[in-house]
Amino acid sequence: MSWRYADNNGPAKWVENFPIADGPRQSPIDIVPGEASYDAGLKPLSLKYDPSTCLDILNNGHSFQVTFVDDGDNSTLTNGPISGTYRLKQFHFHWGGSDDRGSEHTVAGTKYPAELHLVHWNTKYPNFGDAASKSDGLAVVGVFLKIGADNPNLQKVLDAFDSIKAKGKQTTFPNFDPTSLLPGSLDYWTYDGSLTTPPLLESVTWIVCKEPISVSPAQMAKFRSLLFSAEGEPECCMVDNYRPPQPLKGRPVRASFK
Ligand SMILES: N/C(=N\S(N)(=O)=O)N1CCCC1
Ligand SMILES: [Zn+2]
Repeated sequence: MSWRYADNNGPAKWVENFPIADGPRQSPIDIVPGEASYDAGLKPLSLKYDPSTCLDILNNGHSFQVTFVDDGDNSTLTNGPISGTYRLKQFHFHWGGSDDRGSEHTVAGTKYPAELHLVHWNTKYPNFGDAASKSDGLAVVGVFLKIGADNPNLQKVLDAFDSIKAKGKQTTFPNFDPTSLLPGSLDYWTYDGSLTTPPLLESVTWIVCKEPISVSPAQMAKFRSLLFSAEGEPECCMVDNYRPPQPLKGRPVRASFK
């Protein structure tokens, strides 16, 4: 099924092929800090990434992703709101056609120009695909990007874009440390949600960092130079690849900070 982000195949249409789109724990959501409840029982996040597990960078036609070797516990997420060990599988971003939009989660209605997702799977299951179908199978760390100073760590990722401009293009991307993309504070909000793209599976413990990282306007322009389209197809800029906030349906949102 060729879902996209355009009017004829975008988020409002996904329910036709993925009825879970109207489910009880869909993502993203609008996070309202005043309505989140501080939970003193929430542990700090433990993110331990090994740059040598970084493999390649791919334009998958919806976003670009940096994929990791996940056959061992080299790059893991532990503690925070989760129990057990979750392995890093990939990270990717969502962004807008202009700086006033692009993030999937919003904070009291505020949209950021982009949002980073670090996707992890629960090692109590044999692999990512299996975990993705379980209610406690995945944990995604979300980090907002805010317009400001040039981000030299992010630039290392953007420098690979010339090799993956079109859908389906992939290139090696060795020795990148995703820790370099995390904000100084790992204070977070957490809630039970879903994948934000089809198949929209309700298997994600969301962990959204309160503090954004910076991105410059020129770097945002670089994101927008990627294409949704494959080589030989009419060029379609990869922009606005975000799902808007979904109904909370009574779910609690907890804060790890006061
Ligand atoms: N939608 C997704 N991640 S996200 N946007 O919910 O973090 N994915 C689809 C397959 C692998 C990850
Ligand atoms: Zn995502």
